[in-house]
Amino acid sequence: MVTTHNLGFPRIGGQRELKFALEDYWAGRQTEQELAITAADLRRRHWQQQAKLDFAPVGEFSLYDQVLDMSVTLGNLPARVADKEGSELDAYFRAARGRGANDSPCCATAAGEMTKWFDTNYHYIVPEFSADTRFELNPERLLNQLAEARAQGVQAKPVIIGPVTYLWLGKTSDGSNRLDLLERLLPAYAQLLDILADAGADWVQIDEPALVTELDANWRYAFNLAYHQLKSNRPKLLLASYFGELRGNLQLACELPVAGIHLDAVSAPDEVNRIADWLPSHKVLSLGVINGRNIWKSDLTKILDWLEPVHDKLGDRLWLAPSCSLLHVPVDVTPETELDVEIRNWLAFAVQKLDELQVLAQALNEGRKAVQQPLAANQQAIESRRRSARVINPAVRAAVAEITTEMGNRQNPYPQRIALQQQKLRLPAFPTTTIGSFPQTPEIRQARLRFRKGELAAKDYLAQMQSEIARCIREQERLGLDVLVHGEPERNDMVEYFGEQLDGYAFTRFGWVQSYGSRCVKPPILFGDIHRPKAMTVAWTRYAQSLTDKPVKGMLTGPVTILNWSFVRDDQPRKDSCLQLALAIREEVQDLEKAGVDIIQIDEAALREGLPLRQSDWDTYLDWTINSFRIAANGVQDTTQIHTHMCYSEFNDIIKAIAHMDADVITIETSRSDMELLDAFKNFEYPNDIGPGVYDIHSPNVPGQQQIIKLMKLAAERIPAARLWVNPDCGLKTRKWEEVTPALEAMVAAAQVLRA
Ligand SMILES: Nc1nc2c(c(=O)[nH]1)N[C@@H](CNc1ccc(C(=O)N[C@@H](CCC(=O)N[C@@H](CCC(=O)N[C@@H](CCC(=O)O)C(=O)O)C(=O)O)C(=O)O)cc1)CN2
Ligand code: MET
Ligand SMILES: [Zn+2]
Repeated sequence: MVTTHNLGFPRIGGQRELKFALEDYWAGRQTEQELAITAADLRRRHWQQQAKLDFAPVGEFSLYDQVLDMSVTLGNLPARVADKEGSELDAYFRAARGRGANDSPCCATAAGEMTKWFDTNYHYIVPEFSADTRFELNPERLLNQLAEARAQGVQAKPVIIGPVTYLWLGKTSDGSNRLDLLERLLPAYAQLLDILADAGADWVQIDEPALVTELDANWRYAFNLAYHQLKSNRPKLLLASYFGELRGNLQLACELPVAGIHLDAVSAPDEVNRIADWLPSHKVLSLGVINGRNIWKSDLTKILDWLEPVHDKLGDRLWLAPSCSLLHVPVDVTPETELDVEIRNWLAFAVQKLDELQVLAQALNEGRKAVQQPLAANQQAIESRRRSARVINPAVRAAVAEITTEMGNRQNPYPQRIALQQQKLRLPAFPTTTIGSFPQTPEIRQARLRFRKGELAAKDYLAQMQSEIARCIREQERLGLDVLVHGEPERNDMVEYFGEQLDGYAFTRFGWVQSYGSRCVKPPILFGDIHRPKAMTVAWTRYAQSLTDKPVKGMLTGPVTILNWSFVRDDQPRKDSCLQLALAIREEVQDLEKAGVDIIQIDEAALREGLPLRQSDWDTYLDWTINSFRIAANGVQDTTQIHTHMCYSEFNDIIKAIAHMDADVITIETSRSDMELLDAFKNFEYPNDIGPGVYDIHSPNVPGQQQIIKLMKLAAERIPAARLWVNPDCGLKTRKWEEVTPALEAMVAAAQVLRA
């Protein structure tokens, strides 16, 4: 018999129950106990939804982040967090979110750094290490969830992050080598495994996705050391890799002394047979056959065609699962009653993916006949999508075929352009600006919800958004900012907003996916060729410009970011979809220019996270993504100033590719790392204008004027002052006006001091 299991289930809740409970708790509207009840209810429901599996994951449920949970389990919260008063839960959220000096004068705490989980749009809290780090096991959370699951009759398989990946994910602050901590870390893991076995766990899933990255000899050695030391038959270890191919680590993974390994067969189809042949005969092989990163129904017949021979070879040693945790897909497609029925029939969210798994297992166990009906229905859906006339748009294909290199080039190089732009714009030295969004207040979101439900008329919605834009413009004028923005009140999200207006996209009502903590996104679904039926942003920008004499930046999301934050097609390469998006954005850029908008920002916040996990694949990716950006951005006159924005600090290694985008101005995140990012410029001088972020918008803390001046002076050591802009790290949509106003006051005042 084939064994079915799941690596992880989305925890935010189909109606985002966890999000609302968390936000109520943080605001003091809910007690710790009420929050705990919501969490337990969600776990119970999720286990019920996984009841048909042979093993359900346990312990991957998290109130904020699974990596932070692992830090707690290992007793590795930063001292600045752990040393303060309050409950354990308070310390946990302090580590996650920080604490402002305003709301708790005694206990101001910097939040842990957040960074992207591999190549996904999920953010984790980076473990902090130093040479003195000590680990101390704290298994309570995991044991409680295990007991809870077992009491509900769940076949529980605890999930933990493996020791090597745990170190790999973290950062040392003192220049020490985090791998040196491995020997100190392993006893905590050994103890944890013992305790889990005693608590009744036969199997433990130990996640080591670092195995799909390029590992040098030290990291490879660490894998050997770790698993030889943890070697145990009680509990049995299922070592899980996902998000990519094992390549050079394949043999290493196969030879580690564990009871089984999980391979992401969706990203590594070519490795399935090699592993099936290589793997010692006492080990199980779990194949991730259902895509955990997208929302398409799987072609079950096609999977069975290659899976049956593998099953013949492995017999009972074969396990089946989704490719990775289902954290990255929405919960359930059934409530999506507003979706076009044809398209809805092409989709599978978490619950449907587990149904697919069940069908596959039954087909292997009892023969395809036993599942004739669901297989036929699946086949019909796959065919309907393949043949649908809505997917292909010949005009779009023709336009893409006609793209030329010139379309990606500006008329003249940056030095000439910037002089012309300066004549027109007459900006002061150290010009100040913001990244686009202003606070998305509950009133704005409420209005949008009522508009969507038909409770608010279109003209009233328009009026309310315009009054919000007017407020943003007034406030920016009062603050004395130099380049204004309209504030993006009309956007639910910087990607979804464009998806909703482009042909070739579908969008959901409840398709929420956790981005970090309580924050979610609803990635639009790219199913067909992309076409822009009409201008998407021009009227809003025009309205904003009509209210002020200062320049207002047009605000767009770039093709790479729209692509990376959408659920994408699996019937054509991402590169092709990206070019289609680039053409749509190019038309929008040109429409803005025609409407008299002199400055246009094209955000590429997701360019870096989409980088392949292995450096050897980077060049190919950077080629097509940068090319797409250039097609989108560069069809303008020299006098039009193109900005781009990126919000991550690790771009030292791709700085040349970023320079090749040839934006006149780039604004980037830097403040959390104290301008560490500018190290990129030691060996390579960034050639155009740059605005290194001086206000960490992810924290409620308000920066002081002196701190901003200090950061700008650091920047000026690396970049000629004439090319520097002063701006926050990112958009202000998650902040409150009470935080934003004083922060921007400090920023503008700092710029005035710098000019003097
Ligand atoms: N796609 C994407 N990925 C990204 C980012 C991004 O901006 N977009 N930024 C980084 C991550 N940062 C993020 C920052 C903020 C939020 C965020 O605030 N999300 C909102 C949802 C935003 C949204 O789409 N809101 C909709 C829906 C509003 C809503 O929930 N309405 C309620 C009722 C209204 C209410 O009372 O709030 C309902 O429908 O039930 C809108 O404004 O229209 C949230 O979780 O709260 C998400 C990610 C990286 N990845
Ligand atoms: N223009 C966008 C904003 O300010 C850029 C955000 S990047 C995640 O919200
Ligand atoms: Zn940003």
